[in-house]
Amino acid sequence: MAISRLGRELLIAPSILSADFLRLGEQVREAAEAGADLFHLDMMDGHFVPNLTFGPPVVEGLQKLTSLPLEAHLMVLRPEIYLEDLASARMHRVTVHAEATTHLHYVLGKIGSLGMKAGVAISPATPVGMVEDVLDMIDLVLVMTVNPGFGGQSFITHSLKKVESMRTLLDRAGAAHVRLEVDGGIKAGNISRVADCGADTFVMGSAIFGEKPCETVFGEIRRALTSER
Ligand SMILES: O=C(CO)[C@@H](O)[C@H](O)COP(=O)(O)O
Repeated sequence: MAISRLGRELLIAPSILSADFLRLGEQVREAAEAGADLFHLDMMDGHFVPNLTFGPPVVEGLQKLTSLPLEAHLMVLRPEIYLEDLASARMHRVTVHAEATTHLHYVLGKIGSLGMKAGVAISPATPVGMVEDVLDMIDLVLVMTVNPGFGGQSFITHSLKKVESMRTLLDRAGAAHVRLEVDGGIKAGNISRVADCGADTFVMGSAIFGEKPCETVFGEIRRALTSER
């Protein structure tokens, strides 16, 4: 998208969870041409969240469709068991939920040792401080703005305060290398408010792969983020 605001480069990460899987190749190409910066892959195991999606073989297929970076958002218990396969599938970044492992430091170390970037996600009821002691091991924190598990949910309004608190935590820690990503219920109509709270990376599923053509949605996002406030 190449948009910067408040001195931050803003990135849009379409979540393929909301894509039509029968037209996945076409939809990924459309989103890339419209201005996607990376693709967000929601992997769910039916245990950490009550939904099942896909695993590393789908990533291998996606690598043939786009040269944009792919990030995995693991909504799974025991994330460590999938890491070798994700590294073989050339995943750029793997984000694990702080709530899904009892040994976050170990899992992040393993992601790094396999040559991938690491991120930490926190669900709506998890405090921002969960990431404080691992900032030097990660390049992204993901503040969930819905409860994880499904696309198409409504943005939890309290998340605005939480994004602000996470921005404050990152700035105080001098963690300029860590992106602040938000995920869940992000639309052209609220993206500007969330950006003002300090988010710089926006996962969008149903908004991008909904009824409107991708190009139209990206135009709306661009206008929302560049309009005078
Ligand atoms: O991680 C998730 C859901 O658990 C998200 O990535 C959703 O897929 C976002 O979808 P929308 O809320 O944008 O429709």
